[in-house]
Amino acid sequence: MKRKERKLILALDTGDRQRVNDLVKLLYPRVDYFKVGLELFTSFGPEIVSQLKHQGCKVFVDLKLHDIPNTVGRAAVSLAKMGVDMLNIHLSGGIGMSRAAVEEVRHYAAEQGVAAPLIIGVTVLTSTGMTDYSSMGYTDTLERRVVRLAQMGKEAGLDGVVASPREAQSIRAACGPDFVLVTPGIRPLWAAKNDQQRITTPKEALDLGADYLVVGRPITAAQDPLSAAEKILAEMEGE
Ligand SMILES: O=c1ccn([C@@H]2O[C@H](COP(=O)(O)O)[C@@H](O)[C@H]2O)c(=O)[nH]1
Repeated sequence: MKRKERKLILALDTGDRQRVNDLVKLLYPRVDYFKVGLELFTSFGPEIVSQLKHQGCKVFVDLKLHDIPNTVGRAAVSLAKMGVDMLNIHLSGGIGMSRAAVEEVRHYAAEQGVAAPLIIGVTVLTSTGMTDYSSMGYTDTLERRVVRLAQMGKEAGLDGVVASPREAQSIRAACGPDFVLVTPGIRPLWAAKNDQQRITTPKEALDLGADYLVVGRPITAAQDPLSAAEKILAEMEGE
């Protein structure tokens, strides 16, 4: 069952190809999901996705698509054509935009006879704290907004959402056991917080019901990335 996979996703936030190669060589297959975000994708484009796929990695392309429905639907299909395993859209684009991504990607996958990638909606960025959130003029609490966006995503047919593990229980209660929860904002006790605001440790994230834990700098900025990844995996495995 999707929810039980509880996987670690490594965020490859760099524009340095050699660094990507070194990290993958060091960490695959101990880590099998790799995230290509804005910096890496804008540096190397689809080629980096095909490289990672050829190396056997599962790939999450984190571009947080946000535009009119037609544009997002077509961009999402372009990602599906690259063979990505997971892609995302930004839920603040609304239900029409979210539906377009879901319908276009699933139509493409059915036509090609291939598995559709997981399509995930971003709720409120984990770097958003209360001050930042209030300054955006929202009247609802941050948690209620996250849950509301998640429910809208579910209604649009998304597989799950990106949120802080702190909101995982409320999303789970509202969206059910099979809705996939992808959680950045993961900080082991020994790691720096950096620009993340709504954080938990890996163990807390799993206890709260997260399925996929997205971790970047605690591993990639560590002096020994393999040992950092092993410590996080051990925490996830309950050792
Ligand atoms: O709400 C969000 C959505 C995406 N991210 C991405 O996750 C990683 C986190 O990296 P760290 O170095 O562990 O902070 C990064 O690629 C973000 O773009 C997020 O943090 N929060």
